[in-house]
Amino acid sequence: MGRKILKISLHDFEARKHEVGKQVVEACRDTGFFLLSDHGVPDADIDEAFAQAKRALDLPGKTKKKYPFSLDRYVGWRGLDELSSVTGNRLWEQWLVNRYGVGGYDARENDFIGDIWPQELGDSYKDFVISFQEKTHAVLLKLLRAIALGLGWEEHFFDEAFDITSEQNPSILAVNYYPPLTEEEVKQKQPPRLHGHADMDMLTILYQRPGDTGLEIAPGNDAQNAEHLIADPGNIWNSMPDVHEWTPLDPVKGCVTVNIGDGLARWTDGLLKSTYHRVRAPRADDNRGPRYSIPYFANSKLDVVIQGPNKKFDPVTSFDLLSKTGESYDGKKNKPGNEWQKKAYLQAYDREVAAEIVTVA
Ligand SMILES: O=C(O)CCC(=O)C(=O)O
Ligand SMILES: [Fe+2]
Repeated sequence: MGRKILKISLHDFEARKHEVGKQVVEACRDTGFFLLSDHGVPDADIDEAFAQAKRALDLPGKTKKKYPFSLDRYVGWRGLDELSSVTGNRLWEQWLVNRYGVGGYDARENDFIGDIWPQELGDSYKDFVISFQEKTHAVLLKLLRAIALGLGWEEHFFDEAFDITSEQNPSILAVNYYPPLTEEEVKQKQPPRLHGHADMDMLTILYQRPGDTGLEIAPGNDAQNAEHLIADPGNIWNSMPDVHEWTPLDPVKGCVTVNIGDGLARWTDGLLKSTYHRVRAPRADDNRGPRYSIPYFANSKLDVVIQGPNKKFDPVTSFDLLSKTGESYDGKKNKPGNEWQKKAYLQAYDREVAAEIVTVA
């Protein structure tokens, strides 16, 4: 028997919200990941989002360099070379496309900045991204209401903290790109395309395309010592978990993948799980072509203080959580070949346990 992954439907949400809440909280207490159907984002929009992602990433490197990632504003592009200083290899490119609104919000300067949109792609790109982010945010707000109800909290507990129109809103729409591998490369042992990690946000809504296999999760004791990542967000160096078993979680047509990040794990005293995951390299029977994924990293407003009712973890603001983890990944401590990288990449091909998708009515 495989590891149970729940497939939860949002149909008739208003009438079914209590039931959905129980299902979502059950999934988040168990694996921290679930599949979501009937989420309301039209297929055509999702196809368009992947098309726009490809347009952006197909821009020449010198154009993309004009919109660089910076830790201060937490948006922008990081190419294979830029990210190799984080990961130690060149298998992953990421564009943190937009927080919300006209520009990105610079938390330190307390100001909006307006140069995050590649002019080369025209207004249609910006307009589409913003509308896609709004539609995805609507899914998020339903999920947060479901979670609040499932926890026995007030239904609208999270609403204010996730106000997308606030200057303090740091929810980010991003695109991941993993370049194709040659047949020869696939035959050799390859490190993961995306290193093992837990998301540092509150909750992630992940769009993937059916056939783009590779996402693997290590819930519960499958990743040992993973709880340090949550308690000490600036300390990924010393707290890389040991994984002895991975569960593949392949994209399912009509579904988005949802997972809890470190923030909601803290906010619920560890009841909801922020699960360690990665994208393994393709094997001979996988699609070895380019792989794109579109995560919406949902975060509460930067100034909101997060602490659970039982005060299991120290209070932190969303800003602290993001900046400490971000600095830890990107900081000077992160030299290629360090222990963190070795561990994240040596776990190349491990034992796998199959996922058993369970559709809940
Ligand atoms: O590309 C994927 O399927 C997973 C991406 C991911 O885990 C992330 O962006 O945090
Ligand atoms: Fe992730």
